[in-house]
Amino acid sequence: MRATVTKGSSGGTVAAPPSKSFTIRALFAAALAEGQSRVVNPLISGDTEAAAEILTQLGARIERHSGYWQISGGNLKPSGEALNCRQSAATLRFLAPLCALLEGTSYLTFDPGLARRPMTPFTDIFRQLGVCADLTNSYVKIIGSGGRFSSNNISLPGNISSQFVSGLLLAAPLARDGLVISLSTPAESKDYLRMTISCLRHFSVTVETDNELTGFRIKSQAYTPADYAVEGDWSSASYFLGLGAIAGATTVAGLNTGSFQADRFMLNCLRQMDAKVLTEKNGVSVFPSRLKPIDVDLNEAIDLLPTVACLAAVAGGQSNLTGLGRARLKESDRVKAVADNLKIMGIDVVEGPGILTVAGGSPRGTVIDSFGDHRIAMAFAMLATVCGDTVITGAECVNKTYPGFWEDFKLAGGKVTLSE
Ligand SMILES: O=C(O)C1=C[C@@H](OP(=O)(O)O)[C@@H](O)[C@H](O)C1
Ligand SMILES: C=C(OP(=O)(O)O)C(=O)O
Repeated sequence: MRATVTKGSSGGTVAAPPSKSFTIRALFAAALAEGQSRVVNPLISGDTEAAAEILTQLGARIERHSGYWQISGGNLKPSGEALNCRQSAATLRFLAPLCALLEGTSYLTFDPGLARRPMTPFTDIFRQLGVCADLTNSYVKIIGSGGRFSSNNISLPGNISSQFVSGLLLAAPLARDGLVISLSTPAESKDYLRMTISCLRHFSVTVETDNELTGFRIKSQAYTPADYAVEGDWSSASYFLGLGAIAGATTVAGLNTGSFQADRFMLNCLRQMDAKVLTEKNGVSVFPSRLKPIDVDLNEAIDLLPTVACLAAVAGGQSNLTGLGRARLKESDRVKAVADNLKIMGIDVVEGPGILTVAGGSPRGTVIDSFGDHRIAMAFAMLATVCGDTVITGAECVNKTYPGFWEDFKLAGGKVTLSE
């Protein structure tokens, strides 16, 4: 599908979609809690549908009601069917340690795009746990031990993806002797780990750690059923907050400004770029502003790279974005995808292993390759409201986390035509 965006946006109000990351965490926790839980305001997208389908295959019962999903959890068992994670790395990385705990064999499958993303930590994780596993580029076969690990001490790197750590935190309560997790390199994406810990706490699971998240101790314990209300997604909101700064005044409703979500950092970036931002009880409003360039380390809010880089393309000077190493390990190499597309728009960009410098200017409309990455498509749709006449290829990729994006783009005053 192609999205053709023309210049201008009158602005408007959109409701932030529910958080993808919190929805997936809540689904796993509810499925692991024996009894009845509800996930209120769940995100319905490719990633969360993958998680829901897999948890159902493992024995959770998910009844979909208006505004919430009723989940009957507990007593999960391996499924003889392939557990398809589709494109969701969070689902894969949360599921693998869980399957290592179930008694029996599980087959985890995934789309080719996910196969290209880091899998190596699994090999070492399973070796340390004494779990037999077979990793290939099309499936992961895990022979689960029923909660009996040969060791309950495990060490893993914190700088490949926090999702590997989050997956172990979610599974640890089911381990017969719990788990002690240490990190061979410091944790990155700490807010995502805080999201995991806060979700576990909501389901009565206690994680012992320190302020710097240098290590974790989780005793064997039971999840208890709970009702979990999913808050608005700051990553998805970032495109409309940015739209407000460069096109037309835009309000995003349903955001928790005290959220654990890493990408609430978008407020810091907007303020550093001198955007006019108003935070109110019912949402955040951003108004057209003359943006200043930004020097910012995005290591702890890695999904904001496309949004911030596109804003930097229209700022009055050179911006320096650092801490980008893990951005190369997402649905696309986002550093390269952003750099290639901005260059085609006539913006001077220099990319390094973990950095991107962007010389603000007057980007021109062109054909943008989304590289099948939802965040590339959404960020360049935002930018296209300034340069106009821009075609974004593979525009359906937004369905991974934000199926309603193009409708909300119109609600926010954007002008877009979708075509095959
Ligand atoms: O735990 C999660 O839900 C996520 C963690 C992040 O990955 P990193 O571990 O690379 O920060 C982020 O990119 C991803 O969209 C969601
Ligand atoms: C990288 C992302 O998600 P995941 O890692 O769960 O595939 C994302 O949402 O940008």
